[in-house]
Amino acid sequence: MTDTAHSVAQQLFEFIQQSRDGYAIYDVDDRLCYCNGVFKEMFCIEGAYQHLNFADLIRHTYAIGRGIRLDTDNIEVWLTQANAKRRSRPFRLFEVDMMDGRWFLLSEQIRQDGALLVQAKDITKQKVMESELIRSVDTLHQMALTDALTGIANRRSFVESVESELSRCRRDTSLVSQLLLDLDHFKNINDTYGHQGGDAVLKQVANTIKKTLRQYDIFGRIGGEEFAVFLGSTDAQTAMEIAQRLCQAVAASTIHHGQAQIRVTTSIGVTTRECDTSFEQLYLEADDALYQAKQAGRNRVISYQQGPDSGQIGPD
Ligand SMILES: Nc1nc2c(ncn2[C@@H]2O[C@H](COP(=O)(O)OP(=O)(O)OP(=O)(O)O)[C@@H](O)[C@H]2O)c(=O)[nH]1
Repeated sequence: MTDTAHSVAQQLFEFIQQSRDGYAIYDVDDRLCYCNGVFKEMFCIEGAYQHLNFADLIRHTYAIGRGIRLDTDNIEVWLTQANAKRRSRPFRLFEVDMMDGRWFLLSEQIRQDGALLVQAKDITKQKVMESELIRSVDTLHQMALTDALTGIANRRSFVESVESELSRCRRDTSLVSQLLLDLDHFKNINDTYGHQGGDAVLKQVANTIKKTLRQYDIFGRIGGEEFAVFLGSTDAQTAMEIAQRLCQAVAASTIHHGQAQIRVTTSIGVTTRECDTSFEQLYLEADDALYQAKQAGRNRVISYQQGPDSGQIGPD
């Protein structure tokens, strides 16, 4: 070795000894020839380590329960799987996490004579940022699908859920129903109790409807004071019964807002079709029936009928 090479080797050695990353060299028989302090920590090595092999290190770390996380009930099975990957390629990169919460990116590089260099880079900060980013994306996604006032599905989410349910059941012959609910004279409520009073009513009505529905019914706020319910595998008679129950539940509830006790009613349009329909079709028909319900005096349920004879159920 030239003097320069010797000096560089010496400097590299000192850098590696003090590094925050882990370094280790294994011989061709997978025995540990060298490792620095961080690597020792990763595998809980105390004292002499020369000639310990990879499997010994893993069994020791597993027994102690510190150092790198080994999520297994059977360390021998884990070792068999790890050994199948180890030395399978000249260069390999993978992530490991530690029992103390740190993360390392490990690289394994094999020299022609079989010596293996392991480098472990501390990536804890990046992993923390990554999981915060995933959480933020999840939250944003949730916010994009939720109506901020009532906490139920917004229009976009409701339409997506209905469309996915329709494509799931397209080949069935089952019937589906959709209800469209619009609060009656809601403008008067805002005018009388203020916008906050109106908001309190919307929240409570959403709660009342939610409590009255089955868990798998799809429910959303699709406009200002307009709500929609999609009922999978539900025939016209059952849909009318459910709509009637909702109509009565809304009319029966009292909303307490400050000193005020507010009562509200809702009109409901109902339609029932075979599954090979579209959201647009269901919406148009339910909206038509809802218009009929408003025209007929409100606080009632009307089912969509093609032609002039609409099926109607009154409030009582
Ligand atoms: N407080 C509150 N009011 C809203 C919200 N979104 C829409 N509105 C109000 O809801 C009212 C709807 O009024 P209209 O469409 O005239 O209907 P209506 O008074 O309910 O009368 P009918 O539907 O014919 O029975 C409007 O005054 C809107 O400003 C909201 O998020 N909060």
